[in-house]
Amino acid sequence: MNFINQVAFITGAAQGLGKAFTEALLKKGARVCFTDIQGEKGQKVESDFKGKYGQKNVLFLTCDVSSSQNLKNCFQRAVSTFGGVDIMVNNAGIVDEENWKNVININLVGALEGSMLAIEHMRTDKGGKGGKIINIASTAGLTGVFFTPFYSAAKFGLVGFHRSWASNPYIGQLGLQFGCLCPAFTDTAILYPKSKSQYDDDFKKFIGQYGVNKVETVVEAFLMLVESENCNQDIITVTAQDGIQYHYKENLKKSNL
Ligand SMILES: NC(=O)C1=CN([C@@H]2O[C@H](COP(=O)(O)OP(=O)(O)OC[C@H]3O[C@@H](n4cnc5c(N)ncnc54)[C@H](O)[C@@H]3O)[C@@H](O)[C@H]2O)C=CC1
Ligand SMILES: CC/C=C\CC(=O)/C=C/C=C\C=C\C=C\[C@@H](O)[C@@H](O)C/C=C\CCC(=O)O
Repeated sequence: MNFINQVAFITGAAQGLGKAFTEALLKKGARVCFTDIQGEKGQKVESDFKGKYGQKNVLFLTCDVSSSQNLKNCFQRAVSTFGGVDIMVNNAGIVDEENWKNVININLVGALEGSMLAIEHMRTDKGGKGGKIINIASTAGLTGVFFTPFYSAAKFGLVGFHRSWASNPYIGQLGLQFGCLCPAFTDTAILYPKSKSQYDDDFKKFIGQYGVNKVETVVEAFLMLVESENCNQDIITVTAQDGIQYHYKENLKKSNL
């Protein structure tokens, strides 16, 4: 599938998974507004991507998802530049258990605000063209993680939001699809937080035991969601042990939701 005429908006994308998602969509012909709180780094990536994928197909904006106004302004700028947004990817995230309210504000509130901007813009009953809202959660949003409880709480919240919207019986009439990506540990900078906790050795053991995903595998899973004709209610997990696994609505029903 190619994404000609499709526009994506991606948060937290100057590096790591967000950058890789941006490039994967650009390669397939989408126009992409990628954003990040790290302005300088994002601008360098923008200049590289413009060279590779065309000046008119790429836009970088400095954006802090924990500021409602900043996120709203950036989203509107993407709409005015590209004529609309069809795929919203709430990807920005941090690990910082000491400053846990930042974790909630960025990983949960930022993703919910991004989702709400996209819902209001895309919903067909309000004049939108429909679209996909992809939330980047984590397996930490499906199972407790003793060394990062706040991170896990934020990701559980995001999975709950995804499942709630995805199970809305009127979702088809709104033209919206909700997909959720839940990778386990993946080889990016987030695995090396600046401060260490008392659980650092446990964390290393954990990683040693379960392994670490390659970024390419997580990108493959991401593309399965965005390329699907209808990804609504899909949750995809990616683990080093079991690879990419789909969890359809039938599986959600089994958990009595
Ligand atoms: N790498 C991993 O092991 C896993 C990562 N994830 C999730 O994937 C997403 C991407 O993370 P990675 O690429 O792995 O890490 P990363 O640390 O390489 O990238 C995170 C990006 O988010 C940006 N960011 C941080 N605070 C921000 C803010 N307030 N506003 C806007 N951007 C902000 C950072 O500048 C950075 O570019 C995160 O939501 C993370 O929780 C999920 C499961 C596993
Ligand atoms: C089953 C869990 C699957 C995925 C987890 C995930 O989504 C991403 C985790 C990313 C990083 C985890 C880093 C853990 C680092 C260790 O050194 C811990 O001991 C550190 C704990 C807290 C960080 C200290 C802080 O920043 O306050």
